[in-house]
Amino acid sequence: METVEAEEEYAEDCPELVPIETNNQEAGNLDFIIKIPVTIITGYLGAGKTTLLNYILTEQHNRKIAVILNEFGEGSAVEKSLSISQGGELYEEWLELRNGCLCCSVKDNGLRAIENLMQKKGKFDYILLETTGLADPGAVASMFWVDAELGSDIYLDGIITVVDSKYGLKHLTEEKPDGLLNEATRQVALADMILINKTDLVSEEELNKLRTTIRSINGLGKVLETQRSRVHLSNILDLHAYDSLSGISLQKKLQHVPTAPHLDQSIVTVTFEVPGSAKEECLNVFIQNLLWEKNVQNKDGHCMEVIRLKGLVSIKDKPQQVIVQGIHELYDLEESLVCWKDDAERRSQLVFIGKNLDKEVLKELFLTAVAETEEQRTAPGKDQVCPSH
Ligand SMILES: Nc1nc2c(ncn2[C@@H]2O[C@H](COP(=O)(O)OP(=O)(O)OP(=O)(O)O)[C@@H](O)[C@H]2O)c(=O)[nH]1
Ligand SMILES: [Zn+2]
Repeated sequence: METVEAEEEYAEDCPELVPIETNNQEAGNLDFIIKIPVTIITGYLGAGKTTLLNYILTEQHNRKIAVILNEFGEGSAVEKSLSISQGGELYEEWLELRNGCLCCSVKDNGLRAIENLMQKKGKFDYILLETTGLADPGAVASMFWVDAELGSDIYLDGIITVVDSKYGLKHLTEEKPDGLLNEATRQVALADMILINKTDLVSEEELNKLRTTIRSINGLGKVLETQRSRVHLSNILDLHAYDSLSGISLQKKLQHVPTAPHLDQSIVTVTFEVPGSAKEECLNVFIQNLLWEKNVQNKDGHCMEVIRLKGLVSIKDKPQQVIVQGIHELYDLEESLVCWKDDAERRSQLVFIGKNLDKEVLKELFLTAVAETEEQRTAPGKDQVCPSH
């Protein structure tokens, strides 16, 4: 009952993601956090997802974590819940672990189930969702993201992708018929954190190859190497990969997006930075053409397919830096807490992860269609700093 009332209240007060004015370290201790983070754990079959969950559930973390196994019709529910509960009894709906964690299996609509659960079980502080090895994490992520916009009590914190050192490269380079993206690549492309697991099984040389391939697919996410999925929890929880709290860290991150060597990879990361401000309507059209219309072509005449988009942009007449987030067909422009210091310094940087992407084409399109300088300048030049007016 309490939860229901709270939910209604919040729905009224703050229908959007709530910017939390603190840094990551502090975030866990303060009780003004009204929304519960959801971290999606994905990765190809056998990569080490369940091992990671087991590890998290048995670590001392002083949090009440709910683990949700997103089975979507796979037959291994019992097996999984058993491994999660450390050989405990057969679960009915929920397992409560000794350290206060919860574990359940969601078969149908994950989101409604979680909300029901919160009503029944009261508060917990964190939700981990393991998808099946073949799931498209983008679809799951979109679901949470949309719901957060609608005033839900939960928000998407980030996507963790576990990669098997031994078979990862094989999975990532596997060709699918009809030009479809293979699942393993999609999972890596969408990750905010990539764990290269089972490093004990490969040589340094094999590991290097895998690392390079992963980097060329996703230049934005962090990469860590693990054995038995052991990783400090601060690396995977509270990433705030989808909200405005990530404003400052995003700026740093964007500066370090590597220009990956061009491998013959179906999915790549491209990034560009341009000075000046964007016109908001034009920026919307630019993004919608990419994500919705999918009518932007590369030099070979192939349509670009963006599956993840992130950026820090300057929008005309807005004092704050604006964060652009996109996943599949959803995107969002959100003002960060950071203001532009000086109009002369205004610039926009965008990162795209997807297929058939061409940096030069994207940049050119952005400059001609979105940058505010377009109308006032006769010739586009290097000094495209917009005088504010
Ligand atoms: N050698 C080695 N084995 C590992 C490591 N991490 C996990 N494993 C083993 O790999 C197997 C698969 O691990 P899981 O955690 O079940 O993988 P998963 O991604 O949850 O698998 P599915 O749910 O079937 O997709 C298990 O037998 C683990 O014990 C590691 O770092 N090194
Ligand atoms: Zn598993």
